[in-house]
Amino acid sequence: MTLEDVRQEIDKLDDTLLELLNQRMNWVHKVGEIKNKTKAVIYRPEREKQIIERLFEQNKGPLNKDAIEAIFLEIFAAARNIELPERIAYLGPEGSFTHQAAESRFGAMSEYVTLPTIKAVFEAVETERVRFGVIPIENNQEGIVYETVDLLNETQVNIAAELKIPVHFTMATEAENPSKIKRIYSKDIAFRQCRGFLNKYFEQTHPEEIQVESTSKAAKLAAEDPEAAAICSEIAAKLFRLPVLFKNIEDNSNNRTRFFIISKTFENQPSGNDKTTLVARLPKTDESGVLANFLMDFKEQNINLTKIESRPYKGDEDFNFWFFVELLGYHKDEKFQEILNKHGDYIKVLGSYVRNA
Ligand SMILES: O=C(O)C(=O)C[C@]1(C(=O)O)C=C[C@@H](O)C=C1
Repeated sequence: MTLEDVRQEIDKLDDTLLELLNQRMNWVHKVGEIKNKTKAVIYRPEREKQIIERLFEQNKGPLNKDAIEAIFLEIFAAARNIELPERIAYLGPEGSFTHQAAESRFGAMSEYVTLPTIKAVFEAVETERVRFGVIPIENNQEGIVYETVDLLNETQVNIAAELKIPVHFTMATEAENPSKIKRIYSKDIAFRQCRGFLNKYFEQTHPEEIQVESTSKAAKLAAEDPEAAAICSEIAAKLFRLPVLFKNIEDNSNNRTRFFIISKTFENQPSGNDKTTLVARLPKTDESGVLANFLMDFKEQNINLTKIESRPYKGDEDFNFWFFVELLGYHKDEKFQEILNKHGDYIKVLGSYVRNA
């Protein structure tokens, strides 16, 4: 078989794939009509997860799980846009890791609004300027993002989904090799997380390290200066057409950030593998054991707590705290209802969503 022959076979399959995808979209359009009539929610992460899991089970390769997931997430994003075009706000700037996270879930067809602060994303969601907002909640090396935690307590939004993406840094530059680099732009965290790489490659030349507010600003500045490099995301390098000299330069390749997709009113159906996030404003009292008793009730119900963070009440004179709590399970599970029966007055459930490993 010649290359031409093989390509002809591929072309035929692509025609079939396109035909099948359009057939799928016709069904999706019908789902959209039904949902519009009943005012049902378009985005159903638990249904998407179920479809992907089913496909994993019957997959015989050579496509691997990551590839199947990436392809189908793009199909779902396109499908949701056929049902109803969605506007999504994310913490910018363009080319940030949050942008990358948003695109991984909402695809290339959605309309994006880039906002400068986490607070602005919450406001856009609360006022329903956008249907969904994407914001970081924690990084497994740097810890929790307190601004997000506090805004979840202060505003009226729900968590629709969580997603975790690997944080890989690249060194992008017009320079041909490291010896030609006189300046490196990046964000404080990125410099910190790539220290091993910087020590190894720039031990002799010691380029100036210039801190800027975002890694995409770093990419923009480096694109204007042939003697400069940026430590940035791949998406930022692509955005400013800056060649990538080194990939995955972070010291710890397990670096991952977890994001929340928030929405004004949102309720998932149970998926069988869910996580619930809540805020607990326990009564302010001097009595001992208020927190211990609260936690014991979860233990008694066999509920696995995965996170508890204490946060101060802003403006309080005393040292009083509220708690940000995450647990395994769905909020309508019987055992969680037992907790609500007892502590419901001071618990605000922010959402139950598919647990994303
Ligand atoms: O099943 C639905 O509820 C749909 O809207 C269809 C569909 C899909 O493409 O399969 C699209 C969007 C939802 O997030 C889940 C699934």
